[in-house]
Amino acid sequence: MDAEAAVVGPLAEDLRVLNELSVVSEVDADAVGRAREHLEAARAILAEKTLDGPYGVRFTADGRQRSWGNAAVGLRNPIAPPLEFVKDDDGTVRADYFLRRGYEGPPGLTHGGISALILDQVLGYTATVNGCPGMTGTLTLRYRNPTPLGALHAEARVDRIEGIKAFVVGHISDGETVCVEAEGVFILPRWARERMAAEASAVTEAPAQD
Ligand SMILES: CCCCCCCCCCCC(=O)SCCNC(=O)CCNC(=O)[C@H](O)C(C)(C)COP(=O)(O)OP(=O)(O)OC[C@H]1O[C@@H](n2cnc3c(N)ncnc32)[C@H](O)[C@@H]1OP(=O)(O)O
Repeated sequence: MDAEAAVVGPLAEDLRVLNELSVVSEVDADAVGRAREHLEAARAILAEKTLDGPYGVRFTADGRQRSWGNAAVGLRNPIAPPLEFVKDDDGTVRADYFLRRGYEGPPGLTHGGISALILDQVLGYTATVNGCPGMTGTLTLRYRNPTPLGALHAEARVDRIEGIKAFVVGHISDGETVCVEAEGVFILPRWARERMAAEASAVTEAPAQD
């Protein structure tokens, strides 16, 4: 982990713990008030200097991509569980992750929208690392069994690629039972296609160099 990640990663992790405590803490009103005074002090410090817009995608000096603001994988984002992906030799992508009690939907279970967030990211990343990056055009989910909170597993593989479209399938399980199945169509957007075509034609038209 680089030096900046070592500073901001633990901040996001602290905030994930606070998010859960906001849901489950049973301290009295005075204690809540005291906690909020500390949080206000922290807010004021962190607000001293901020970006003007979203975090976006940034790159390290050696070219590694940082999506630290991303709501599913962002190192800096307390909303992200976060997910960390492993790619197998056959192109399958896997992620073991842990959902705290702040991700509850039905009582004691994972919110269905959170499962959608996770599958969108896992399937989209799978398309990207298998050579067909794209935006989610369609994401279809089948909630087969209730998804618990806690330790979960997601995985995805490319079913097929048709030109600019990747068809990706995946699921979430609790280690034994498949809870949610997903199919996604990921499409290289028109603006990206046009940019790539313009860059290719600029290379073709450039005068030869000695
Ligand atoms: C660089 C990338 C970064 C890659 C970044 C990787 C991150 C992945 C993880 C995060 C994923 C997200 O959350 S992405 C955020 C959620 N998704 C979005 O916001 C996407 C919003 N929608 C769009 O931007 C657009 O509608 C697109 C890109 C989906 C399609 O626009 P387009 O590129 O102009 O499409 P168009 O030329 O008309 O059609 C191209 C082909 O796709 C088909 N098609 C068009 N829309 C759809 C659709 N919704 N579902 C299925 N198929 C569709 C058409 O029939 C056509 O098929 P044919 O006639 O050629 O057969």
